[in-house]
Amino acid sequence: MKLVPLFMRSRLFATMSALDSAKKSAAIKAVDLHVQNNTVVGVGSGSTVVYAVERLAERVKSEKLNIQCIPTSFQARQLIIQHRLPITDLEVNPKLDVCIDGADEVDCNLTLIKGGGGCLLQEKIVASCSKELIIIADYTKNSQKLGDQYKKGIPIEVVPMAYVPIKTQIENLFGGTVELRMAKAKAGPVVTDNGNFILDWKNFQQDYDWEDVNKKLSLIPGVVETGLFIKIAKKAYFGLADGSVKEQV
Ligand SMILES: O=C[C@H](O)[C@H](O)[C@H](O)COP(=O)(O)O
Repeated sequence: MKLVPLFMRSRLFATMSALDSAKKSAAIKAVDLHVQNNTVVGVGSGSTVVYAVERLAERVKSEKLNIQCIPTSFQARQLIIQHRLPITDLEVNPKLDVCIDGADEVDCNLTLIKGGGGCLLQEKIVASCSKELIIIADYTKNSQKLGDQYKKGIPIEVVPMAYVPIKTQIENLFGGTVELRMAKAKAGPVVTDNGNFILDWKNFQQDYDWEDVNKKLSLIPGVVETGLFIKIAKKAYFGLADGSVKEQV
């Protein structure tokens, strides 16, 4: 094992904990302001949402809140179950009051890149059924233009048999490079909760009309959903390094 010098370890730890506390303060603010008694809440996916679920559980216990939670992924479902929160689904509750979710990047128009953790499809479905989508994130996710901060590309969920023609079509239509996302602890590609593959579209131009791009991407046969969330989010809370929370509408 490679040894990390002590001074680097403490710097690494300091950076990680600053980000975590930024995620936590954004999550607490969103849950406190957007969840009341009898709220049906969509639970997003990723590392920031963990703090939102913790806060939901605290409030359910201390305020005896009656809420219903709809997960957006296997991870979200597990979090809800672990915290003993009431779980439901779109069959029983097709209309939600609010969905609280993270994002990989948020631009100045509240256009989002989502799907860094591969959960974009169910996230977009649940968000589309919610009166409001509230984004929680740390300060590194806040940017002017998509691609300023997030360099891993725009995730696109595709039917496995079509990944090569879809990759070629996107590169021909829009340029950039499209990569099949490979798994880290499994041989082969990442397989989503829905049994699909993820393509990451990297090195794209930044001055696109994202609504137009999203429509064109969605029309390619085999594209199941894109990680572009346009005109869906109502508000974003960014936890800052100084402990405060910035709001963007
Ligand atoms: O697929 C993952 C989701 O879209 C997440 O909401 C997104 O990746 C942000 O996750 P995190 O809160 O871990 O940065």
